[in-house]
Amino acid sequence: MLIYTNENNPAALKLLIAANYSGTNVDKKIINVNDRTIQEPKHLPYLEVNEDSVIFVPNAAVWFLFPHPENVSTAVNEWLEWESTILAPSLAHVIGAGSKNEKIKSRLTSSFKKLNNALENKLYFTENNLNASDVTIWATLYPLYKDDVLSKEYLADCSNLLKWIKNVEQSPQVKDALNSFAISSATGAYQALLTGARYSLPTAPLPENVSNVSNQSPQHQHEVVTNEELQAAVNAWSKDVNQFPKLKSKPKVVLPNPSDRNILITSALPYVNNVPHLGNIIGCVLSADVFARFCRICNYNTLFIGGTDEYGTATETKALEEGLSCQDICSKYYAIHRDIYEWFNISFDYFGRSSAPEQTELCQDLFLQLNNNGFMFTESVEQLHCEKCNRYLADRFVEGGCPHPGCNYEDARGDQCDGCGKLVNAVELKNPRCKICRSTPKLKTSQQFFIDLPKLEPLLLHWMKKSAPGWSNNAQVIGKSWLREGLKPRCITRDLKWGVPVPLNDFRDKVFYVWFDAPIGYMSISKAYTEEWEQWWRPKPNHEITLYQFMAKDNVPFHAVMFPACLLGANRGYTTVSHIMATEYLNYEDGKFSKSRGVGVFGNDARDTGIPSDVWRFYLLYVRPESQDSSFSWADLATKNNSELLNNLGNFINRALVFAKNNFNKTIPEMKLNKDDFTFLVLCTRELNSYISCLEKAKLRDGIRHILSISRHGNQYMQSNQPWVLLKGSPEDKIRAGTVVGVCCNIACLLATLLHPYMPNTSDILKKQLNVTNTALNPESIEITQFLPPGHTLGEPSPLFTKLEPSRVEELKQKFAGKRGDSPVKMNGIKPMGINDLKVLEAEIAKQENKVKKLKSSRADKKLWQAEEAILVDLRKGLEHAQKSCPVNSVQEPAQEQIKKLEEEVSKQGSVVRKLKEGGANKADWQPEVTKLLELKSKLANLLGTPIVDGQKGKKKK
Ligand SMILES: Nc1ncnc2c1ncn2[C@@H]1O[C@H](COP(=O)(O)OP(=O)(O)OP(=O)(O)O)[C@@H](O)[C@H]1O
Ligand SMILES: N[C@@H](CCS)C(=O)O
Repeated sequence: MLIYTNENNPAALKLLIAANYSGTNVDKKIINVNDRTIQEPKHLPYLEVNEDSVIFVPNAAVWFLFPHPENVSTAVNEWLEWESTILAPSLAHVIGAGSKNEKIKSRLTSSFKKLNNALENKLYFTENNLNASDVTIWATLYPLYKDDVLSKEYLADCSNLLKWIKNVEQSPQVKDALNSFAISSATGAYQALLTGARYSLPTAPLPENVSNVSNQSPQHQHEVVTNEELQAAVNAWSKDVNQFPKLKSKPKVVLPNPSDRNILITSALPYVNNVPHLGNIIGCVLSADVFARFCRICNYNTLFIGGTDEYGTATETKALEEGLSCQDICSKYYAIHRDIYEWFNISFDYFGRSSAPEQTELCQDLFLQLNNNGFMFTESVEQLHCEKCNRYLADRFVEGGCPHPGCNYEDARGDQCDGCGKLVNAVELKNPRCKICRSTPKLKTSQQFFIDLPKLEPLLLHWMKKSAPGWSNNAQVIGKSWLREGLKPRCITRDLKWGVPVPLNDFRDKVFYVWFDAPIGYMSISKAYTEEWEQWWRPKPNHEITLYQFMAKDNVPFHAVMFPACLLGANRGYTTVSHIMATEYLNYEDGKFSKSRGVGVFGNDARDTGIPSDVWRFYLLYVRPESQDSSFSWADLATKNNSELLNNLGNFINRALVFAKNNFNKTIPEMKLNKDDFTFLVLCTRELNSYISCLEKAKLRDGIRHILSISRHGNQYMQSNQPWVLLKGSPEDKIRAGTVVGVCCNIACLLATLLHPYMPNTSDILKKQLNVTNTALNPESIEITQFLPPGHTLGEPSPLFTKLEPSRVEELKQKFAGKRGDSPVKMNGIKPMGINDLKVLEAEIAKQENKVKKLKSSRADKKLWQAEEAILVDLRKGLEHAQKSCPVNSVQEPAQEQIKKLEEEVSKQGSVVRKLKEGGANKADWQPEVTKLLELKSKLANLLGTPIVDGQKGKKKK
């Protein structure tokens, strides 16, 4: 028997496996799908049983080959039919053809669920033995399973299915089939399914003016492009590049324009309670930045606002831990945040602070307006009060047992339990304790303001119906679930000192709750940016503003419900959000990042690795937790850098530019394109189309994959045309070589533009190598023209990326294993300053001094350098303060000696404990020694200002 198939086709794999199970001897013949000399092409694959008999439906061939086909049960037949009519076509269309059809996509997702459920407590689909249904489904899923990215995307929640796939993979019949028939990539495999099915169809005639000469690569032979696509590529290529829109230059102050698409973008304002971690960065600032950069290269009129959230108990807790005033903490961390975002190249138009005077003004104003409109009321509230500290204990100042049934976590915070993840009402904590002095607080009552959300609900409901369709899926789900459950009044004031004061008599000693004031920060930061801020936030009737807000899922309720409710209740025509773009969580290896608990890689760590910020940006966006939580992994970072950036993207660009330099004197040669070249341009145009449609929807993770697909096509195009061989040939061959190189340089130029949102430094470097400056995108007309016409002189090429050596990555992994960042050392809940903190402050001061000096000497606007100078003054005050509170400075002995002595004591005590335990001593004997050891460690950590790791490197403590 003989199997006829095209390469890479998983349907052929199932025939081979089935043949192995039946012990039938089959040969295979690979058909070149471009070969039209075959008289009667049939769908591929098919099974030739003998000269007279051909089975041309693959599942029928499996059925035929499998032992005892006559005994096949109805259940097996049903699976065979379902696989051929639902599963395989969906995979071919979604992954092979890149279909965006939501119906087919959701059919695919539910197919995986169906398969997973069918395998609950079962080894195989229908019987106790592997049979035809297992083989057909397995072969079809195999390419998806083998692709790391797709497998994570589609099969992550299908544990039964994954187990089954691995199990079947082990069978000798399957292994043998895989050895004899290679499946190279998932996309290629599902494209091969499509091409195989279309093989018998007649081909489309060529556009008139295109030569039919073809050198198509095997990969491109699988691609089916239509005549219309080819014609469009021909037309686009011949357009005058000067007709293309140029990038508009940025005005000094960006204000809305009636004739423009006005895009206002905000990134959530991270608290200033630690250095931002990679989760914060991808969750808000980096995502917003990519979108802002994309909007700018499309010439949309874009304003991007960000800043730090400085009020609230997160700041107060940190101030207590570090022995600084809240103001000093804010200045210190504002500068740290700002520097990290600068390093990550976040292109804020303005990066402000929520403790600025504009915040007090706008926050009080909005509150008074809501109060006047009847949406506020007061009520007495029970709160925990610590007599020893003489303060009410808000949220994070109290800890205790989790009140939720079934959760016995003993260190739940006053706002949330990290044991079960549920929200907590501080007064319901079991055995509450003050985080500052550990004493037991008492319940006391005081009057507070509440926002009447039930009264605002109809307004909000009406608004949400219009606005929510533009939100990310998780934002819609969270927003709607809040409304479904019915809104309850929310207390918006607190008995604290650090915050915006309530502007009414009898309440002046209270401040607003941080989540009432935080989103107002977007407006107050805009106000700090320009006095004309209301043009963005209370637009004139002819100015349409579209507001995009970026954040992670935990921030959604406040942006989908609380903030819009306040803006609607104020009834002043404020801009409300049209697009809430919320991510899920990025986890660190296997746990959640946390600033306050210091789990994960932090912005400064990333900088210190020496890996360029663009590579960090690339990787974070590649694993952006768009539809489910995802993980940062060191090994994966290296793999993606080496495979996608270095071997794929960098390789394509560098090959093209070096070739142009060495053989065409850095000049774009004459280009005479044939069908093959236009087919390549069609494939790139498709990716460009998908890139733009992804970025318009802020689907940033998918967007980057389209860039990589372009360079992948580019590598295949280069490889199959082999210009290095052509150069040695006839004069026509040399022209052909020039054409291929010229087309590749043009695609490199397109890539320089598409890379800008994701990797701005790389994009700039590449533009320099291409000797181009002004590149814009035109979403209205998506096509590829000659950006670099013949005669254009290129710059000097050099490699864009370098390899990340596995040994270096392993080093980094070890270094950051179980890193707990600047998490507080818990000494009765308070962390005094250590010398490391002093060093951080000193470094920040030096940087800030430099900044102020530069600003002054550049004759920058007075307002600008004065603001920076104020930060410098705060930082210096903070240092003075800190030096007093640092234990190192309050002891006679020189710090280093004291540290050394303590280290020795820790080591000695460690061996006492070890010996006792190893010697089988009773717990009662070794426990006091362990306590002693912990005390010593805590003293040492205290002195160093670093966290205690409890000797459990690599483990995160929750
Ligand atoms: N792991 C994460 N992945 C993605 N986004 C995150 C992650 N953690 C926080 N964010 C987002 O970063 C922004 C700042 O969050 P925040 O300052 O509360 O950090 P945090 O680590 O959650 O702090 P904490 O642990 O102290 O509560 C918010 O938009 C939040 O939704
Ligand atoms: N400070 C908040 C966001 C306010 S917009 C947070 O970090 O979660």
